[in-house]
Amino acid sequence: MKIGLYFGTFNPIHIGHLIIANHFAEYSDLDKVWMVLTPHNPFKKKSSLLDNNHRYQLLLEALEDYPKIEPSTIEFNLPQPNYTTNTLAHLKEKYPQYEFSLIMGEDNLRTLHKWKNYEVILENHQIYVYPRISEITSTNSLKDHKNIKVIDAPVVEISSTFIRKAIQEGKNCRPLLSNPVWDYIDKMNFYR
Ligand SMILES: Nc1ncnc2c1ncn2[C@@H]1O[C@H](COP(=O)(O)OP(=O)(O)OP(=O)(O)O)[C@@H](O)[C@H]1O
Ligand SMILES: O=C(O)c1ccc[n+]([C@@H]2O[C@H](COP(=O)([O-])O)[C@@H](O)[C@H]2O)c1
Repeated sequence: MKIGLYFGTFNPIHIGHLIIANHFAEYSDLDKVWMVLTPHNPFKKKSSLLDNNHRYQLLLEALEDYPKIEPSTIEFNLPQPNYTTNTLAHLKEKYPQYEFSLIMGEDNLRTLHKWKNYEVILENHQIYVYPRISEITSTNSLKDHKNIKVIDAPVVEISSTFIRKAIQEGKNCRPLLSNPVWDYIDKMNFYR
């Protein structure tokens, strides 16, 4: 079985994430997409981060009607900050029968050379890269690596940062989140 790992902080999960995960679940050779919730990205500060369990609850709410996409808590019990190379080693040991690939936006590919053991990741896993809009136009040498597969996917440029700010300012951002996600955030008074 071929699993696509879509890693993220998901603070909160929004329709941009869902559109990508669903695109790969439906239009690629992946059998399943696992959305791996990262407690602590090594490149990000932990402030303004909602508790892991609440972010996970939002993933569960969002993915209820997507049988090919599963939320994963695999990083919850691994050392923090979460280096992807450690998570991949752990997954390989736990699920030797599965083939794991990564799904990432072009923006993340641009900083991949700064990730811990990025050469090992690239040698052992296919990376499916989808387009993002960016002001940075520099060419990306890793794009030519044999394990990088550039895939055309819909571009929806919204971010969790934008959503958190909108909620804090009392703006209506319902269209950017799936209904149960918005209802849970609203009920719990998150990000206000
Ligand atoms: N609108 C989007 N379309 C496609 N991919 C996205 C979008 N927003 C984020 N991603 C990607 O999804 C993964 C997880 O995203 P992440 O949780 O960092 O969301 P974010 O919206 O970028 O969050 P933040 O604004 O808090 O940094 C990352 O690989 C990120 O590049
Ligand atoms: O392993 C690394 O060195 C590394 C460096 C930066 C980011 N990552 C991972 O990239 C994923 C995307 O994170 P984010 O916060 O942009 O959603 C998340 O799982 C991080 O742990 C991993």
